[in-house]
Amino acid sequence: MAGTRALLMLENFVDGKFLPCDSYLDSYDPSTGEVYCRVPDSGKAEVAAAVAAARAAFPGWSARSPQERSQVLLRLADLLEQSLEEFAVAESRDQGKTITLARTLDIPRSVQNFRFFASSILHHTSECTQMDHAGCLHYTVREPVGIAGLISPWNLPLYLLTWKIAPAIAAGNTVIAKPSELTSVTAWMLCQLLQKAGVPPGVVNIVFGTGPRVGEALVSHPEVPVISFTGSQPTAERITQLSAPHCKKLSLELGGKNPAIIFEDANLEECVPTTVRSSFANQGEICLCTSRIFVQKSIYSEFLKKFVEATRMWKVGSPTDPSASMGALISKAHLEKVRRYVKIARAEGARVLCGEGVDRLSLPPGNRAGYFMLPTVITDIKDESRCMKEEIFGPVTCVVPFDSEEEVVKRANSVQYGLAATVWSSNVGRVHRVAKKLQSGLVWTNCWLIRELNLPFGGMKSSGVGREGAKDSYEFFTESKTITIKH
Ligand SMILES: NC(=O)c1ccc[n+]([C@@H]2O[C@H](COP(=O)([O-])OP(=O)(O)OC[C@H]3O[C@@H](n4cnc5c(N)ncnc54)[C@H](O)[C@@H]3O)[C@@H](O)[C@H]2O)c1
Ligand SMILES: N/C(=C\C=C\C=O)C(=O)O
Repeated sequence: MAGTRALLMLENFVDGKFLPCDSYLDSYDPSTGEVYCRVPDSGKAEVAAAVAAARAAFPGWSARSPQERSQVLLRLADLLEQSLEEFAVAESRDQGKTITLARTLDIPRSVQNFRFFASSILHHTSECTQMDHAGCLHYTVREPVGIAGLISPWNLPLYLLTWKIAPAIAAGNTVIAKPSELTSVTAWMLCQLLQKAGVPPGVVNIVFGTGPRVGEALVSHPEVPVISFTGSQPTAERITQLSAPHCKKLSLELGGKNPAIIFEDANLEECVPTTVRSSFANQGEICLCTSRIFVQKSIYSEFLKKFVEATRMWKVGSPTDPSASMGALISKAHLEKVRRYVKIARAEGARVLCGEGVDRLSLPPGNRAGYFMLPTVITDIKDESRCMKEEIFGPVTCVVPFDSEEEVVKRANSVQYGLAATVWSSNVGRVHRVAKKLQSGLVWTNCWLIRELNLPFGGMKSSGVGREGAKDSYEFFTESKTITIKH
């Protein structure tokens, strides 16, 4: 129940205007378990209105020069940066993450997304070849695709939404974005900045609501030729089915079951704290989080001891507590799902070394109905176990020993996913060799989550289709045309 405090009421943003909706969904504060906000439960009608607005805005926006569009993106970045604290507080409340993380990662990166694509759009070149024997010159031009549908998840709400909006509009498209119904607030706050930044009405439209209703209406709409999706593999399958009759262009950024491979010559001083962070940052709710840690046998006991000690130092607490490293998980249902995985591991004979069911969670009274869980380390677990195969997307990581380089590469590659891996060794030859053999779109060696936005981001196998980044996002959000001039 809502209690006595007024609820935050969100509205769709279409054609530069905030519009109420016929029905609304409750949105929970994960750190208290209370409803604090109501989100439009949009459907086909709202998508149709957004398509009409995006269609009308397209000719004007796509005709602007990249320099003009770049200026608008830069103003948006500045406005967002000026409101950084307000956005960080809102993101933390809506998602459950700590304010510290929202303040240092989510919102700064959202600002950077606009600045980065404002700059990169100015530097693309096209191809040209000559065919002297035929008296011909050939060259390519790139044009925006049209209306882009952008669907994003709840774990890094504004970070991942702006990672799509910025390249799409920089390239001259108009967009209809659908954030996760669980975390809609910062997207709605962003709408308030669009007009101030000079984004013309209809260029960015945001429709809120659930996947099956508004998400499917967007994906199925014949006038939306391009869909950029970040989320889970089952949803990607559904989106692929719905897009197929229209031959839509699809970008799919999906889940992971990311290995960390720790060799005996790793610098444990750096490896242990970074692997704790790569396992549990954002409550383990990052598609790039480590969830299978392979440690070479000779250092296995030493690593395990240090890793468990360092994990126990991670404080779970109110997202507003500056000393907390982890906040609340996104929802009650998700918390239950993550806990179930720990139960399954136990039933399969694995050992839980710390966290769920072993240590006591201590929370302030106001947070006791929130969706909290301790960071949990599991060992003595088989590679075939569900916790070693399936994406848990929570604060649970498994540690297992290995003998040889060849063996660990094979085991690391033995899952359906291929998103991100980390490799820890001071042998540079080994680092290159192993990185090359891993079936993974991203390999971080002796570090984690250092992002270079110019370069391709994305996964192999069930972790996705396509890549995002300066060149990749530009190519995705534009169509190429080859022109031949006979002279
Ligand atoms: N590879 C990446 O960059 C990346 C980044 C973040 C999250 N993820 C993945 O996302 C998943 C967690 O996010 P989630 O639970 O929000 O995923 P999800 O697939 O349930 O939802 C993602 C988005 O899709 C929408 N959606 C759901 N069903 C839909 C449908 N039938 N048609 C259209 N849209 C629909 C949701 O409303 C939401 O906006 C994890 O698997 C995680 O690994 C991947
Ligand atoms: N897309 C990116 C990160 C995705 C994280 C998933 O949870 C990025 O850093 O660009």
